[in-house]
Amino acid sequence: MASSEEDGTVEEKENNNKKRTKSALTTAWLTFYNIAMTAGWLVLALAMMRFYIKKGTHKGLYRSIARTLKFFQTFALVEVGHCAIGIVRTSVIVTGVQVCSRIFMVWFVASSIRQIQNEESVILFLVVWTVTEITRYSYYTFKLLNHLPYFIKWARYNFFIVLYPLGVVGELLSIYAALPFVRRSGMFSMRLPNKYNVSFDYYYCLIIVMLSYIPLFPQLYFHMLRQRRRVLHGEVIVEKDD
Ligand SMILES: CCCCCCCCCCCCC/C=C/C(=O)SCCNC(=O)CCNC(=O)[C@H](O)C(C)(C)COP(=O)(O)OP(=O)(O)OC[C@H]1O[C@@H](n2cnc3c(N)ncnc32)[C@H](O)[C@@H]1OP(=O)(O)O
Repeated sequence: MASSEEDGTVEEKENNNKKRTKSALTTAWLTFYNIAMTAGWLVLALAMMRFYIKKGTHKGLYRSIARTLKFFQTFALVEVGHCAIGIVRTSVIVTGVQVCSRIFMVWFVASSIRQIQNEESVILFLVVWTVTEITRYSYYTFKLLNHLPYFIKWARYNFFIVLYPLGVVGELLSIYAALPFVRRSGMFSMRLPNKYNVSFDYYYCLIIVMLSYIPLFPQLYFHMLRQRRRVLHGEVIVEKDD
């Protein structure tokens, strides 16, 4: 009897130790990830400012930062993994839509269609994303370090009210500007007849992506408004997709 109780205690201790090690490892990884992402977006902000100050125009700016942008925006896919394995309390769907739509914008619109890279709308979403991500990742970092300045918390849950719609306007105008070039070049499209007997038109795909903002964006925006009420006003919110 006594020995089984002792075994139980040893087992409990081992389990607790394992849990503690796991949670320390998780915190260490998340802290590293968030610091790396804050630094990445700060580098982008500095590169954009330097370019503009030196050249006095936004023309050529996208090209000059494209590689860094592609790297850090694609690295954000890791966040979908964080939600999927449950190390952050966020919906996989919300994060998935947010991250995938950004990656789509970077790889399949802004980087693939050179003719739109100098559009003001591209600069608009770039600036908006940069401000958002510096605020968001520094919020997570300071929170993990238990030293969260109120200003960062306030900025995380207020800036998006204006920045989110602005970012969407920039993205939609950029896709719209790309449409004539896509139609003319037939890029990423497959016309019949072909050996696979499949037809795909990237032009219509882009129109569908634009239309999908109508049902999806309000859901993301209202999700953030709920998060805002929870974090800034302490409301208890029950998320449906949780
Ligand atoms: C394939 C083609 C697809 C095309 C589809 C097209 C349709 C697209 C439609 C929509 C388009 C959107 C376009 C986007 C534009 C822009 O981004 S514009 C710029 C403005 N953007 C924003 O302000 C983004 C705001 N949105 C978000 O931040 C996202 O909803 C989010 C990234 C998914 C974050 O939401 P969520 O995680 O739920 O909120 P938080 O409050 O930040 O976090 C909840 C808790 O989780 C913890 N946490 C999350 N991530 C981390 C992390 N990396 N590290 C540590 N901790 C993390 C966080 O601390 C919270 O914890 P608790 O407070 O303890 O609960």
